[in-house]
Amino acid sequence: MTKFSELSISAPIMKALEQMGFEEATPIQTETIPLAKEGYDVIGQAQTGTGKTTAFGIPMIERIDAKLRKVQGLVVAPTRELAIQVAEEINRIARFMGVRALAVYGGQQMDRQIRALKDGPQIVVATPGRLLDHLRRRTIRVDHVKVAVLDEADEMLNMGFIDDIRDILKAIPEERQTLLFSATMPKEIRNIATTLMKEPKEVKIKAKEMTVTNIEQFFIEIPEKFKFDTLNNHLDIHSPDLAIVFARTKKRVDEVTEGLQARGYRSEGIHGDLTQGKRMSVLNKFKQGRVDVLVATDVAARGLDISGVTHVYNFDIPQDPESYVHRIGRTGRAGRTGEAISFVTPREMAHLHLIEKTTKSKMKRMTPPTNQDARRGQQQVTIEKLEKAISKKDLSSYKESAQQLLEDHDSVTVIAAAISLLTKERRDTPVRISSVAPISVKKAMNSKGGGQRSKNKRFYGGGRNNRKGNFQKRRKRD
Ligand SMILES: Nc1ncnc2c1ncn2[C@@H]1O[C@H](COP(=O)(O)OP(=O)(O)OP(=O)(O)O)[C@@H](O)[C@H]1O
Ligand SMILES: [Mg+2]
Repeated sequence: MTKFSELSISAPIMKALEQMGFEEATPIQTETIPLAKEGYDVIGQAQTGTGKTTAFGIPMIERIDAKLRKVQGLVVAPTRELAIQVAEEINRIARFMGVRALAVYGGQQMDRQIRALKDGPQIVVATPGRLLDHLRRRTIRVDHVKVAVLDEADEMLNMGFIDDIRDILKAIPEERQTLLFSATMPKEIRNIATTLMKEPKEVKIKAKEMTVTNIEQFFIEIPEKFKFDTLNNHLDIHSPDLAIVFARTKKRVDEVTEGLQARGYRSEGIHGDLTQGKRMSVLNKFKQGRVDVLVATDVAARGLDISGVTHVYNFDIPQDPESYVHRIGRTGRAGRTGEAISFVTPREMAHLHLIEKTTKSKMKRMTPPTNQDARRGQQQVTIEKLEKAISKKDLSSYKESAQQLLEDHDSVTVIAAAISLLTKERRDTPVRISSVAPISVKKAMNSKGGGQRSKNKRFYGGGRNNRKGNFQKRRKRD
């Protein structure tokens, strides 16, 4: 492990890192910071949750002239929530430098954004569609930009965004430094990337698997119609602190959310059809722990860093292996542990194996928990609560009442009553989730063999399984 102090980072940034509690640099930071500081273009690939934001944030901030109130650093990210998060992280690192980052994204009032831009932030973190709007209106000038970053670079260079990215990069002076980061970088996308860069240095943090080893991966083979009750049972047994459930379509996100609410969970959904205000409030409630189960489309799959997510469920398995890597990477971040559970219909088993092969990781088979397992699991949660109270709490003021109860009833009955009162009541409100066609491996493999265009069609093309439909629409509005 390398200390940040060995990477010749300037004093104000060191002070900020100290305040953030960062002592040692992660491998991607150790390898990319010196290269980027020397001015090289860099393609950085490292697993989810390993600090890529700081890896590009530090060298970018180092190159900014704080006295010049013009945009000198530009980060482009695929979703609004990620743009906000990256701007926040950069602002934390830059707080003693007199350098400010502003997030600019769709769904926010244009005049408010223009006013904020007039304030002279030196770094802009933007979603592509809205950034292009500003470039066309000349409300963002990029002629002083020295460093451009594509976060989630493989996503940004995919068909849904590539034209916008080309237009954005064309507007920036050619002497710029270009930095690309992602946890995944399919070969054909990397080839496109190099055409936009100047002799880039590639840094790939070697790992046997594409996924982080501290995420335990499971799959449950389950017919479509049993998925919801299985999810319900699993949540009851494991009572995750925070869980994210990924579903394939916006409609399914709404249905699963409503179903969970009907069964008594604090659950909310997030997808591209919601207003920006709603998206923000849902995410904030989840971060604050006022919502326990976030149900999402792939809009929440990439980059989001929410501490305390212990479980990721793939209610529907994703179409492409990269998406799997990013989705499960919402847990097990910064060295923490997490669990990922994927629901797979029998006809999708071949697709599951394809994901395993591409990500070089193995998922353990898990038998679907029964209602009885769930009931037992819930009681176990209560027992753990009781045991904690026994060991940690001062119970002396309750003992007299306990004695009295035991004079009238036997101890087992008294404890059973206490457990029943403390255990979350299971509701069996009927829930119906409309079905979707299974993902077929044949379709995925066919398109894989068909070169870039058809591969992109797999990611973005129409059809029932178009998981990126919301991305494309959102891009137009951003
Ligand atoms: N050197 C460090 N020491 C301790 N924590 C760190 C360090 N660098 C980053 N972190 C923290 O680790 C978490 C994950 O970082 P980050 O979001 O940058 O990961 P990432 O590699 O971009 O992941 P993803 O591929 O999902 O986007 C964040 O909470 C961040 O603040
Ligand atoms: Mg990231």
